[in-house]
Amino acid sequence: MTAFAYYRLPYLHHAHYAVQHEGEPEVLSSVAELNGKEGFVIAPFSPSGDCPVLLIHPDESKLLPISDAKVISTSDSTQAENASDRDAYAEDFECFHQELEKGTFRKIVLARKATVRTADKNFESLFMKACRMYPRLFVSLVYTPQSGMWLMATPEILLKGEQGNMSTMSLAGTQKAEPSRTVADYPVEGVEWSHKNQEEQQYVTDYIEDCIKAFADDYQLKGPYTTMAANLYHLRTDISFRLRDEGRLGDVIDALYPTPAVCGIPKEEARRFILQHEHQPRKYYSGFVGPVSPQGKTHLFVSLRCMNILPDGACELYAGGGLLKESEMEKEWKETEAKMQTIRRVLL
Ligand SMILES: C=C(O[C@@H]1C=C(C(=O)O)C=C[C@H]1O)C(=O)O
Repeated sequence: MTAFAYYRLPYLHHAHYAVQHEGEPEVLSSVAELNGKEGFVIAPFSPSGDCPVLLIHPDESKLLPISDAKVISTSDSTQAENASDRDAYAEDFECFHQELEKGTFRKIVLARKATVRTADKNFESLFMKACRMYPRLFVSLVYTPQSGMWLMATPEILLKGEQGNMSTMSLAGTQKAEPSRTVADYPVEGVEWSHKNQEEQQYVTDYIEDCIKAFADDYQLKGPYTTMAANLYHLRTDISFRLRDEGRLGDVIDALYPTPAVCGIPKEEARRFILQHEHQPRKYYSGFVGPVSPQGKTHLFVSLRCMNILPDGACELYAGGGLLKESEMEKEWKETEAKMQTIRRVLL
């Protein structure tokens, strides 16, 4: 199969389909190598020989209309809990939590994986279904021979903008939304947040501010406010800035990613710890995807609420959550369940 990407930006009624017939996607050994480059990128949580940064250079692209968004039932699918998944998570939680108690990390994100099967081989229709279900999220289906196939419906912008006018967001803190709330209730008022959730999100905002200062003369913050992503509420702050040098887009992304919304503080130590200790490799989960262009439009999103669809029909769903010293295992497990629902529902 040739490399391709379907993607639909939030709120739009059309999707893009971009395919590279000639040659293979470009392999980059680091995110900084994106400086000056253009294409559709899929980057892993941590670049390696097995999971490199890949840049698709489309030689065919088209727009696909999406029929009007229908709000599909937001009832939860009850998935039989897999006892070994839970045991693995509980072990990881213990191991991560010890480091928080010791003070090695102020925050660290623990993720897990669940496997479900699909008999559906019509991937374009799965993508379209996800677009209709989640009109406000970034929906993408990406395939390259090296990354395999990934489908996501993510709320989190890593970096977007045009000609140096850029923005990003700090997104963290999670609560299940009231089932009666719908897309029409946007923006969301009246949601109370615990101190822990506020602190978790503030860490992300502070971190992003620090990164941006090195690349921009000034920046603006808006928030935090409550946003809704599928069946969840999150706290969100928008950060916009003017990039001093558009040729350094790769460096900005490299500085930002992975933010403490998916990694931890301090960043490199947390990343190493996650790579060493999480039960399953994250691969492209919690990396980022999207079109990138130094002069044109960049729309990069964090690869969350996603699954890796394997050739035999197994779908590997990923979800994680930020841990602080105060975190409790049962609550965090439930949060990962709730986050997995976003992509799991697309298969129902
Ligand atoms: C890590 C995930 O989500 C991130 C973590 C959040 C949290 O810890 O509250 C909230 C939103 C995302 O930034 C995920 O969906 O897997």
